[in-house]
Parts: sequence; structure tokens; C-alpha cells
Amino acid sequence: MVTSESKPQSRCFALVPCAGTGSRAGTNGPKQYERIAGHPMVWHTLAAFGAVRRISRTLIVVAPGDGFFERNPTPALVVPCGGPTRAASVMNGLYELGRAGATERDWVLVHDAARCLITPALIDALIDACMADEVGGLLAHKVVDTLKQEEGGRSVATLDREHKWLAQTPQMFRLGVLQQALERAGPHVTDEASAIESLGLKPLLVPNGTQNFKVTYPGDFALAEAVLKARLR
Ligand SMILES: Nc1ccn([C@@H]2O[C@H](COP(=O)(O)OP(=O)(O)OP(=O)(O)O)[C@@H](O)[C@H]2O)c(=O)n1
Ligand SMILES: C[C@](O)(CO)[C@H](O)COP(=O)(O)O
Repeated sequence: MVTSESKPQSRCFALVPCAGTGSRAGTNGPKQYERIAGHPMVWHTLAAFGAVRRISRTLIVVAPGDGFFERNPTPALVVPCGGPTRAASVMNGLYELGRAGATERDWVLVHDAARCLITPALIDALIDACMADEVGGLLAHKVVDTLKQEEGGRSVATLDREHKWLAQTPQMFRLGVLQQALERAGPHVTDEASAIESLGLKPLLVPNGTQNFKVTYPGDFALAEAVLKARLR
């Protein structure tokens, strides 16, 4: 008989896809290694996860041949198994987490290297919200502005913004279910939650503000730097 005492506790792992090229960012190399507020962008991301006691281990997926992590200065596990899409990189990383000892029932928090404004408090808030949930969930921001439908650069309709959210990361799901969901959804899904939805499951939306944005375009670097510097003051 399995009692509550003998039942193994689920652990939390972090998986950071860091194998993109940053084609929209206008940088010379991959954007995640650009210096922001004195450190490479991904350093800030890893520092936040490193400060969360409930994260057992963080695994970073980098591109094969990536020189940046040759001498890994972090306690995270760096694996050069990046794929051609974000979803492929995440799939490969989940497999590596399994090889490193994570089980199907363990939770995985997938977080973009390029969301370097994540904080330990936000990660803890997501874990608190999802730990007791059947499915898991994601940080997200409820749409506040009036929403437009565009055609050829012109607004042709105003859409109902009720019940519309912008997906952020981390996104927290059980490893086994996430593997199954991504296998089914294929390599082009843009986040974990959409793969989970394709199984007919409904991820929990954990409300968050706008500061956890993804550094995507050239102008985002200065904004990220300003926020990080303001936090240090
Ligand atoms: N094949 C890929 C593509 C993306 N990513 C990672 O997924 C995160 C979110 O992706 P995005 O911001 O779109 O990054 P890029 O794909 O690098 O940017 P772009 O789409 O502008 O090329 C980033 O941390 C990125 O490094 C990844 O690990 N493997
Ligand atoms: C996962 C994600 O950050 C959620 O907003 C995003 O979908 C990934 O990046 P992309 O801009 O869609 O490539």
C-alpha cells in the first residue's frame, strides 16, 4: 500500500531553452549572450532560478557548438542539444532531464533564456499556484488595450479583449505529460501550454504584470537594462 509517507514527493526542475539565434534582435551573435546591466542576458535568467530553493536543478539547452558555456560558471547543467525550433529544443531538454534523474511525475518549469527579467518571487508564485493543480500552468498577462484586427497595415475590426491573455514563461507542467503533449503537437508550437491544450487539458493562467517581457527587438535591450538597474538601486 502507498501511504502519504511512502509516496515520493514531486520535485521541481527548471529547463531554459537558450539555443535560439535572436534573428529579430539585430545583434551580431545570439541575443541571450548580449551584455545587459553588466552581465550576459542569460546570466540574469539563471541567477533568478538559482535563488529559488524549490528548484532541484536547472538544465540549459544551448546550440551544438555554442562556445559561451564552454567553461560553465554556473551550477546549472548545460546540454548542447538545441534543435531547429524552440519546441524541439525543449523536447531535447526534457529527454536530458530524464537522463539526469527527473521522473515523469516531477514538475518542469520551462523558461525562455530571453526573459531575463524573471524574479525568484515570480517563480515561487507560479510554483505555489501550480503545485496543487492537476494540470499546471503559466505566468500570463491579461490584455488591457483595445484589440485590433489588421489587414494590410489598417485596422479593419475591433476584437473582444475579454478572456484574452498574453503567454509568458515560466510554464510549469509534469515532465511525462509535457513530453507526451509536445510529441503530439509537433516542433512548431510556440509554447508548452499550447501543446498541453492539444491534449484537451486547461493550463492555469497565473496573472502577472508586463515586466517579465521577452527581449525580442533591438529596443528591448535598453528597457531590460533600465528595469534591472532600477531593481539594484
Ligand atoms: N531553436 C530554438 C529557438 C529558440 N530557443 C530559445 O527559446 C527562447 C524564446 O525564443 P525567441 O525569443 O523567439 O528567441 P529566438 O528564436 O532566438 O529569436 P528569433 O525568433 O527572433 O530568431 C529563447 O530563449 C531562445 O534562445 C531555443 O532554445 N531553440
Ligand atoms: C513561449 C513564449 O515566450 C510565450 O510568449 C513565446 O511564445 C516564445 O517565443 P516566440 O516569440 O513565439 O518565438
